[in-house]
Amino acid sequence: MINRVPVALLSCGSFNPITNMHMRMFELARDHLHQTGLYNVIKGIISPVNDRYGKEGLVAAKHRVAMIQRALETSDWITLEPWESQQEQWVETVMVLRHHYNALFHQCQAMSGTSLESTKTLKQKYNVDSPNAQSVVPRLKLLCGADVLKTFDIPNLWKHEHIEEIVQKFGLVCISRGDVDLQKFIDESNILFKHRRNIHVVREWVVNDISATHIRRALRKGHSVKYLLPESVIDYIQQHNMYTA
Ligand SMILES: Nc1ncnc2c1ncn2[C@@H]1O[C@H](COP(=O)(O)OP(=O)(O)OP(=O)(O)O)[C@@H](O)[C@H]1O
Ligand SMILES: O=C(O)c1ccc[n+]([C@@H]2O[C@H](COP(=O)([O-])O)[C@@H](O)[C@H]2O)c1
Repeated sequence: MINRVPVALLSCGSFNPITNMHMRMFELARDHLHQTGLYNVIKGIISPVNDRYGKEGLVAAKHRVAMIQRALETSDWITLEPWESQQEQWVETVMVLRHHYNALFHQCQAMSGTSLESTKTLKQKYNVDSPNAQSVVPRLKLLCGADVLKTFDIPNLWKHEHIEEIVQKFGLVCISRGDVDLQKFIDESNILFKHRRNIHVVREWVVNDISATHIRRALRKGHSVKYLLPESVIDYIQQHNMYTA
């Protein structure tokens, strides 16, 4: 029997506000990875961006965090990690991945009660008989939509070595969005093509154009956003009179 590799998925973004699509992304990714027969997705992590990211119209992290908390009340495997939003400055995505990978590593260590070196014991405890010690600690993969992958191309936005670290060390799960031809984009990028085996392209199989931009626009116009966001998030937005003007 092949032991599946445990995987945690990390999604970074504004979540301004969190939409049903943000949660659906995790479901699509988990389905896809399970169907490969190689992975077992054990955890989803949502990391809202720091206020200092400075994107126009970004509401304060305390509100975005509160909305995510409410949205995740119905999930038993996706969690909120506010660490990124609590830092003094905006944090590059690679730093967020490193931080959460270290946290996962130490959680595993604490659960098994072993030192970092004792991977043998870890393997026994987790019932993983792969010779690869890495398979004991969950892999952490970045989960994003096609629009984020496309930004890898924007000059001076992402550092080349960060893109390399993301696709080489961590791995990427990318959900189709709009008319972006993900496969073509990967084929035409030297770095993405080189690490293509570490990039999972997941196709959203219904036409799904939910975006936080559309939600904010609808709210500004006083249109209903029911069923596009969890009820609890809509209540929060109304209580705090957000996204109006
Ligand atoms: N409809 C969608 N299809 C695929 N990925 C999505 C979709 N909506 C959001 N995402 C992904 O969710 C993550 C967080 O995105 P973000 O918070 O920026 O949402 P957004 O809807 O793109 O926001 P905005 O419209 O404000 O730019 C990103 O990786 C983004 O690509
Ligand atoms: O790490 C980087 O260099 C980097 C460069 C540009 C964007 N990001 C991240 O990508 C995400 C983009 O979110 P958004 O809402 O602008 O689509 C957000 O989490 C940013 O921190 C990260």
